[in-house]
Amino acid sequence: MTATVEASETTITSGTEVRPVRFHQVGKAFGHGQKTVVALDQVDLDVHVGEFVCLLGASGCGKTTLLNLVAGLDQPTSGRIELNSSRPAVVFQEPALMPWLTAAGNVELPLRMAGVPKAARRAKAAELLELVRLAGLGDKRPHELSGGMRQRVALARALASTTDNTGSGAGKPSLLLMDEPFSALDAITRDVLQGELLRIWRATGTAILFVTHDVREAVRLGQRVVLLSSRPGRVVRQWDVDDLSGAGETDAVDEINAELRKVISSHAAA
Ligand SMILES: Nc1ncnc2c1ncn2[C@@H]1O[C@H](COP(=O)(O)OP(=O)(O)OP(=O)(O)O)[C@@H](O)[C@H]1O
Repeated sequence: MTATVEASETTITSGTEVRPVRFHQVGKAFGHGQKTVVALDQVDLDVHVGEFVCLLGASGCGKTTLLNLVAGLDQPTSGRIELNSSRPAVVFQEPALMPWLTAAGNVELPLRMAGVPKAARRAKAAELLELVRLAGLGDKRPHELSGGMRQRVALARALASTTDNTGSGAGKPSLLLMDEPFSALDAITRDVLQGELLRIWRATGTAILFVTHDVREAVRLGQRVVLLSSRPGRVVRQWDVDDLSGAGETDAVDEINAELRKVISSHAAA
C-alpha cells in the first residue's frame, strides 16, 4: 500500500518513500466547538523499514488515536500520513478472534479476504502458527485456548495480513501495529510473549509500531522509544534505546520514567 492519508482524504502517490509510515504535522480533533478534544497536534513521526518503535504516553494522550490513523480506521483533521507498506495490521489488547473459527481459520481469514487460494493460505497459516509456537493447535477454537495462546493467534493473524507477499502489498515493507497487546495478560505470560515478539520481529523483519504505557516494556522491546505528551498528544522526546542501554536497562527506564512523570505533572498543572 502506498497512500497519503490527508485530512479527510486518501490518495495514492507514486511512492519512492522507503519508510513504511511517515507523519507530517498530523492533528486529530474530536467533536466541535467548546466540546472539541484535540487528541493529537502537529505530530511528526516516521518508522523505518524493519524498525521496532515503542510509542509511550500516559492514559488518554492519543496513542490509540495515532494507531487508528495509521490503520486507516480514522482520518486526521490536519496534516498527512504517508504509508508505504503492505496493509498495516493491528493487534489489540483483546485478541478479537472469530469464536466460530479454529485458530488456523482465524489466521487464514485475512488471506481468504485477500483472495489467496486455499492451499497457499493453509500453508501460510500453518507456517505462522509454527512461528508463534502453536503448531498442532490449529484446529482448536478460541475458547479452548489460554489468553496468551489467543494473543499468539491474533499475532499470527496480523502477520498473515501484513506479511502476505502475494497480494496488493507484494514487495512493500510490512508494518505491524500493536495497541497494548500484552496488558491484559498476567506478568509471567507477558514476559514470555515479549520475548517471543522480539524473536518473531527478528525472524520476519517487519516494522512494528507498539503502543504502551509501560516504560520497562518500551525499553525492553523498542529500538526507539517515542514519548507523547497529553492533550494534545505531541512527540516530546525520542530515545535511541541502544544509546541509552549503554548506561544499563535500569538507568534507561529511570531516565524515561522521569521524563514521563514531567509530562504527566505539566499536564496536571495545566
Ligand atoms: N471517538 C472519540 N470521540 C471523542 N473523543 C475521543 C474519541 N476517541 C478518543 N477521544 C479522546 O482523545 C484523547 C486520546 O484518546 P486515546 O484513546 O487515543 O488515548 P490513549 O493514549 O490511547 O489512552 P489509553 O492509554 O487510556 O488507552 C482522549 O482524551 C479521548 O477521550
